[in-house]
Amino acid sequence: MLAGRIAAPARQCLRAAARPQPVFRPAFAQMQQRGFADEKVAKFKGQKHSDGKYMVTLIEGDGIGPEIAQSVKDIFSAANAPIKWESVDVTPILKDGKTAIPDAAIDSVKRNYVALKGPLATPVGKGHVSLNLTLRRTFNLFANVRPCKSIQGFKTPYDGVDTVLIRENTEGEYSGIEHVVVDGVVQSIKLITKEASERVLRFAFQYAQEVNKPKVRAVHKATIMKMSDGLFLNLARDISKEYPNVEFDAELLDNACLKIVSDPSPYNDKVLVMPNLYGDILSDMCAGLIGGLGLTPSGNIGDECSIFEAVHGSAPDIAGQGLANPTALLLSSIMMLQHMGLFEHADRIQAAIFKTLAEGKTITGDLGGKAKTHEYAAAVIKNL
Ligand SMILES: NC(=O)C1=CN([C@@H]2O[C@H](COP(=O)(O)OP(=O)(O)OC[C@H]3O[C@@H](n4cnc5c(N)ncnc54)[C@H](O)[C@@H]3O)[C@@H](O)[C@H]2O)C=CC1
Ligand SMILES: O=C(O)CCC(=O)C(=O)O
Ligand SMILES: [Mg+2]
Repeated sequence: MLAGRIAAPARQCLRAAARPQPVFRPAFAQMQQRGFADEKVAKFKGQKHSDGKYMVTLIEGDGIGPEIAQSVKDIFSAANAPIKWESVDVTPILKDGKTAIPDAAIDSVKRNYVALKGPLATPVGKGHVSLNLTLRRTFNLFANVRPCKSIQGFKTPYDGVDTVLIRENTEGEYSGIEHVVVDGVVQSIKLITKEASERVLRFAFQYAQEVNKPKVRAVHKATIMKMSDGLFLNLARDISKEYPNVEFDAELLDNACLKIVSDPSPYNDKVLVMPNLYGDILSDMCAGLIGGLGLTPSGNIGDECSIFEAVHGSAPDIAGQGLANPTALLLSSIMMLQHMGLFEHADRIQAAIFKTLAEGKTITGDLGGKAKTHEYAAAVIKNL
């Protein structure tokens, strides 16, 4: 009865809020709030083909990427998830002297609106620029949502962790503007703009409302970076006034790190929002609270398309040995299904993942188990 009286967008929000973890705000709900045309919102949720399936771009990635991507493909296929994968190669090309993603990959993401991505390795020092950052910039994926929640049955020193971190994803310390001033003196520019900051801050406040965590905390270092982080913080204060139902406060990055590892529980009711580098570091740190990088998903959200990926990298130390834990990429694919509004499939696969982890019989080495990647995936399939 109640559902009949609630408009479709609001219904979708309510449904999303009632979902089990990982918390993910379907970005289309926000697009509706912001007045995007229905046609654009519908496209943003993915392209449904005449056979009822959605085409999703798949970038398997480097290192452990192909192994964990195989687990996702196997589990989705066993669960009859209505997804057809369009695999693309993102081996970088040089375009006008700059690293670029091949056109075929770009066209695929543009066509499908939704992508799942394995980790991409970045050479240290010289070599191509990060393809991860290039993808985020190419598609203007301005918000990186990184939820982190304790896994039931997997004991760590911290119980009940449930943090959500939103990272500005297109500029800041990762603008990639660096040059040699004179021999032995190098300058790297941290670029903070009003436009990109406001965009991610509004996203964080809306996200906080939608996932029922009515507090936003900006994490910054405006004591030192007075102008750049100062701008971010001042904009956060200004924008907080647009959201009177969401409490706002701010915390210095170093203190936030100390407090989270001492006791993460006060962070459970908040959404943390911060410039790029801080979000990169803090999200690995949060992963450490719940059992490591094998467990934490993320979503890169833009206004035109979205790319879902694990927080972790290509793990070269274990690549090719069947040792990787595919859970992080799997949970990223669950975020993707939620984003696409495919809640029933998301719930079913997610329940099987959590059951397998809670049973603890067939888990990978990073969680203290002995299972190979494909054996864990087979156990998830059994639990579907
Ligand atoms: N978004 C992306 O694609 C990212 C890419 N990278 C790239 O990945 C490469 C390697 O970076 P690292 O610093 O070694 O970080 P990493 O995240 O690849 O690995 C850190 C540690 O976590 C372990 N680990 C990571 N994922 C795991 C999984 N699914 N299952 C079990 N253990 C896992 C690794 O074995 C390693 O001991 C670099 O080239 C880096 O640039 C790093 C982070 C994110
Ligand atoms: O692009 C890279 O090499 C690293 C990116 C990263 O660490 C992240 O997205 O968390
Ligand atoms: Mg990182």
